[in-house]
Amino acid sequence: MAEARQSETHGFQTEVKQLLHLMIHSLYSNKEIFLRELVSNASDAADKLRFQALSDGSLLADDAELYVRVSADKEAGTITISDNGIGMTRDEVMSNLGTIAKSGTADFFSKLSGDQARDSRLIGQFGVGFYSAFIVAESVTVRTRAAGAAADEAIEWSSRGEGEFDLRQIDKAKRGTDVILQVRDDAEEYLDEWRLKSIVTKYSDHLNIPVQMPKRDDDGKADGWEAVNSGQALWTREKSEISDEEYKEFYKTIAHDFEDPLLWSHNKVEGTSEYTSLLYIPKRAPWDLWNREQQNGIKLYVKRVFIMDDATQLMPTYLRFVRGLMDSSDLPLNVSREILQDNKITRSMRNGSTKKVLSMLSKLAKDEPETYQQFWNTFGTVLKEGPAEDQANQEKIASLLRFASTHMDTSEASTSLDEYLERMPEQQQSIYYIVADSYEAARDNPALEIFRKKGIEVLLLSERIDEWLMSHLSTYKEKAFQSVTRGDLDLGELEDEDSKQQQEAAEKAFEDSAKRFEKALGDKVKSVRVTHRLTSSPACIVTDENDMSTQMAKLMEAAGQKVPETKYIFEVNPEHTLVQRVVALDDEQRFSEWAQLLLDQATLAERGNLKDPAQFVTRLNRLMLELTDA
Ligand SMILES: Nc1ncnc2c1ncn2[C@@H]1O[C@H](COP(=O)(O)OP(=O)(O)OP(=O)(O)O)[C@@H](O)[C@H]1O
Repeated sequence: MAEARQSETHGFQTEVKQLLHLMIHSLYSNKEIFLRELVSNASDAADKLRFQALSDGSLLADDAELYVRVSADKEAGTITISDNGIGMTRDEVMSNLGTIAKSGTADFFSKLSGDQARDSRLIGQFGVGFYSAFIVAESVTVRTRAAGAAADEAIEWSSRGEGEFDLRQIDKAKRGTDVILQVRDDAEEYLDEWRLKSIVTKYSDHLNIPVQMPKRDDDGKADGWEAVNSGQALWTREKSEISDEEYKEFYKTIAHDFEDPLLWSHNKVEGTSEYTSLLYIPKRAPWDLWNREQQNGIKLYVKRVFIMDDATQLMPTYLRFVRGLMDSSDLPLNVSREILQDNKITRSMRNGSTKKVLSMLSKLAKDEPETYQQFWNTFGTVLKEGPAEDQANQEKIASLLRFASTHMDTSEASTSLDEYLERMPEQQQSIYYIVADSYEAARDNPALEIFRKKGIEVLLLSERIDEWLMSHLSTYKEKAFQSVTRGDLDLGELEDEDSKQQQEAAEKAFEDSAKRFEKALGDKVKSVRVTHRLTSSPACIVTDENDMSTQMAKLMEAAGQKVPETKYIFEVNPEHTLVQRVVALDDEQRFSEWAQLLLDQATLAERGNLKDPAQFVTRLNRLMLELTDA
């Protein structure tokens, strides 16, 4: 036994070292959050124990009143945060307090720049948790005994936060965890109990557990413990009795965010299923928003007992930025993830919360368009996953989408579909859009020429997800979506009879030339035809209605999938002088060179790249030489 009690030294995972270093240097102006983080960990530990005790009552043993205790010893220079919650085994200590078990952590650290202001914002998004103890402590000792473990199986972890930690087995009389901070000189103010108390009441008043501090008699002597928070779970109180400040502080505690939320909604739902939800939309994106697997938004409670974090079944993936909790009165306390998966009650909670979030956002868009724009700029790309994932709410989600548009001269996506519909002429049947690699590429695509000439608005899409989005949106308020670079362009009633006849005549007159182009270009194109899209460019390429669009093909290629080569339809503008001169060439060889060049140009404008760019350059040089020679 004596041997086992010797302390062993372990190194922190590299990311922990980086996090510790950064935290101490970036969060010095926000020191007090250490207490919020440690008290919230202690409260989580109590929640976990309560939950496990549902199936094994013996875990609570004779210590069933769960609490968190905070005290300071001025002389020793220490602050202690204790709980009688679930505790940790040796293995749990090793992994919880020695590594960061979040996927994508290394990626996160690669984003840090060394600029303190910026990094501290990022660290805030990352969630500092236990390690925030080192903002105020020069060394930290954790003494912990897991529920169900014997008194001599407890573990002591200690570290100066400099790269390593020590571990040894100890005796601990009671279940739970003590976190003891040896406070740094520049953080002595936190040794003051009043100061600690004010922080506890600020952040932890509404936690579902009493947070106790020493009860002082008139001479200042400690005489037992007294709760310093209300201990009533915030969401169980009446809405009218909760101040905005309380909602905001509660958000910061459960979401580990430094900033206030953008908005929230607190609801008691009664009817087929009975539950309370408290849902928040954050101001900023969390660091791992793009990771679709990473969901830690919604906590599930059953009758005020915490059941689990990231209850993915309660919120669709495209709303994974929502934070908060749902407390069900109907689910059984022994509910498991498997039960949640396919359960009428869960489904109804999920439908209800989805509707709630969407209507919160609609209301924000209507009442405070500027704040909504801020939301859209932060989370819009995630919301764009919605129409594919949630067809039942497609129209509602579509109304929340924002796009760049030819109507505005900016890359900011601020046009809603309703605004588009309001502006469009009565005869217009479709909502026109283009998807390209960048805003500029969309804006300058030659296929927009006829739309600009006729003053028809086109939505300009350029995010990676946009092609995926548009492939799932077929109509909005009964108007079909139509890509301006796909299929045969039919402007329907926007075209008058005269110009339709002119087009037919032009097609007829160009028939032979089209065949000549087809012969020259061979299987590089699907077909050649007269364009109705271009006014100032000589040619463009478009995909057939049923073929895969350029952006979709690129998306699939980027995802490593084999994509059949798309053959484009080559559209030529017979009105264009260059085309007229090329058509006038008698020499088939020269005609063919020019035809190739026109096709390559059009391909560049649409795809942004060529299969054989070197050949294009050689050809271009050859033709330029000829021209300068003349
Ligand atoms: N007082 C405690 N009692 C029992 N386990 C604890 C305690 N404090 C921390 N832990 C364990 O250590 C883990 C790591 O804690 P940490 O605060 O770093 O991260 P987290 O709480 O999981 O995440 P975050 O705080 O970023 O949301 C916790 O998930 C928990 O399992």
